[in-house]
Amino acid sequence: MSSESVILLETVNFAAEKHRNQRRKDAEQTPYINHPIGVARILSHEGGITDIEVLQAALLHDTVEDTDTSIGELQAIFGQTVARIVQEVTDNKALPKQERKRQQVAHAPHSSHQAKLVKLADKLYNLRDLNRCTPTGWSAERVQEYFVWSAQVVRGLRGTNPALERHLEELFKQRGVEL
Ligand SMILES: Nc1nc2c(ncn2[C@@H]2O[C@H](COP(=O)(O)OP(=O)(O)O)[C@@H](OP(=O)(O)OP(=O)(O)O)[C@H]2O)c(=O)[nH]1
Ligand SMILES: [Mn+2]
Repeated sequence: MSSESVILLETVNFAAEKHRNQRRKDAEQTPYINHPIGVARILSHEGGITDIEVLQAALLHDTVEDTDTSIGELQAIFGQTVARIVQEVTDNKALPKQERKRQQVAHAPHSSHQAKLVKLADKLYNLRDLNRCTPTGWSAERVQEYFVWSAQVVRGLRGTNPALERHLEELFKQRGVEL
């Protein structure tokens, strides 16, 4: 087996252990790990991305935000580049939600190419997931607001990956949201 396959298995196993007790917000309570795996898979399968550090960062992208994982832990195990990409896509949970959302829009254009790729795939996965089913307790208005806000973030990520941006543009168009 190639060394890159070994590295990816180590990474997905780490993410699975960290997200072990978490579920998505859908009625079926899908295991949370389906999301990071799906984000990495979008990058590889649809985005044509072969940069292993980007694929690792995709697998790990919600570990610091949503589990007890620290950036230092990621750096020690997976190296500086992977840790830096995850850091770039991690919201500051100490801030109120509205401010976090505002900062994602503001920071998107200034992030690295690698972080922009992960953010594009994260948004693409989540918007597809919203089309698949509505999270428990979400109104139609809240779903639409997520599309509108995501478009503001994606605007700052353009010029990064044509395939992913085409898919996102189509989803926004279906909702009548201007990109
Ligand atoms: N569409 C969808 N999203 C779900 C589901 N379960 C969990 N999520 C997560 O919820 C987040 C979006 O919900 P919000 O209410 O906007 O954010 P919050 O989790 O911070 O409260 C996303 O976090 P994120 O990946 O960190 O992205 P971001 O939106 O914070 O950038 C997404 O991954 C689900 O069943 N469907
Ligand atoms: Mn995510």
